[in-house]
Amino acid sequence: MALAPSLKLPTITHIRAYSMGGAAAKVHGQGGGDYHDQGKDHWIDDHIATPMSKYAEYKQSRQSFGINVLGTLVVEVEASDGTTGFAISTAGTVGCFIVEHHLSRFVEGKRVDQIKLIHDQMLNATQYYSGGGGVVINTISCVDLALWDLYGKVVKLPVYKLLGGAVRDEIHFYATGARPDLAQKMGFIGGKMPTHWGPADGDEGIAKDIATLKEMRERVGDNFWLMFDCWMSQDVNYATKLAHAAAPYKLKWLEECFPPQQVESYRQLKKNMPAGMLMTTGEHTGTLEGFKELSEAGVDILQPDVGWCGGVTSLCEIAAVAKSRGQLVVPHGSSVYSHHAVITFTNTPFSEMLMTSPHADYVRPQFDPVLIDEPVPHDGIITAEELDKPGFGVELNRECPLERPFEH
Ligand SMILES: C[C@H](O)[C@H](O)CC(=O)C(=O)O
Ligand SMILES: [Mg+2]
Repeated sequence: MALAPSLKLPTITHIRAYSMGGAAAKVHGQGGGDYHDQGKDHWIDDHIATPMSKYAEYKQSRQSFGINVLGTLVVEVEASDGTTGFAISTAGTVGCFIVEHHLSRFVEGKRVDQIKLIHDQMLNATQYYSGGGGVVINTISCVDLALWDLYGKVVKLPVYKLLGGAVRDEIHFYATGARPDLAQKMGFIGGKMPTHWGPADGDEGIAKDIATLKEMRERVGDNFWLMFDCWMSQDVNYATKLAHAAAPYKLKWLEECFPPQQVESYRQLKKNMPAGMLMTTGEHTGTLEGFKELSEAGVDILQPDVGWCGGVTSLCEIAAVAKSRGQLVVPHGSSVYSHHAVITFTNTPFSEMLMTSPHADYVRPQFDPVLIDEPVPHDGIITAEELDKPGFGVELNRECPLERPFEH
């Protein structure tokens, strides 16, 4: 595939993988690409319902069962003209091994624009151990994002322009955190709260989460969106009862009630839900086929995490699956990596801001402290102009304690 001399693009000479935090570093609480790896007294680790909540010893804290063991993965790619690109995700040392010892062969030596070819080779070459998701796909996502960043930096264009350009001038955000009432004051269009109780708590659990919803509804008034995020903690019966109990308080959507493989549960819940309430999920799904199944089951909003679903290359495909059924795609968090993609999607009318401030009382960049210049919403909005920098428009904060555990 030779290019005309005027279109000659550099090749990728090096790929390097770094980790920060996670169990291997024995230092926790730094945030970064692993946004669950926060310090003590953080809303994100305060008795949130999970599939582990049935075990009393793992009920109070998600860190107690190891939600933060992976840590941050940073992938850096360098081109023959000296330009570098990078990205971060959640995969830590495990991801570093996969990048350096396996995926590097598909990256080094290719031209900087051969992203789809590299993406396909990474997916197919890891089929025998990826299980269609998890940390392997997180790692592939990170490489994909680093490649888009490099390509944008080489041709001096923002990633969103490489993807076809913005379809709107600004992105409007809802906030995920413990304090929708404060999110409203900060200009967000809605607030998504974690559920703190699940099937092991029975009807009493439902009553407690509904009491929080009621209190928030009283604080924010009728028109502000309120949502529940259930982080795979429920069964169909419990989710159905919760949905009906939440309807009088105008719950906009019920999110991720079940693990991603339980497609039949989603299909059933969709039938059981009160009219007008939306069913959403997808952040822990790692394959296009998985998203197709969720879409077929009637999920109203697909929520891939661009750092966990195969990168921007996969996210565009998932958005097309959703679009084919008139569904929305509203990525899970993912900050700047999501912004550049969703501003080009006609079926993403709003986006998520994951509140990583300990008490959800101010806007802190999701991946703080690893990215320099990570854009955050002001009055609940990020404009296209704010994304007008080459690549993803962010730089790596090299003052972070990054380690390179494997070199190839
Ligand atoms: C709050 C949720 O439990 C989780 O930490 C984040 C999430 O699932 C979301 O933002 O969506
Ligand atoms: Mg969620």
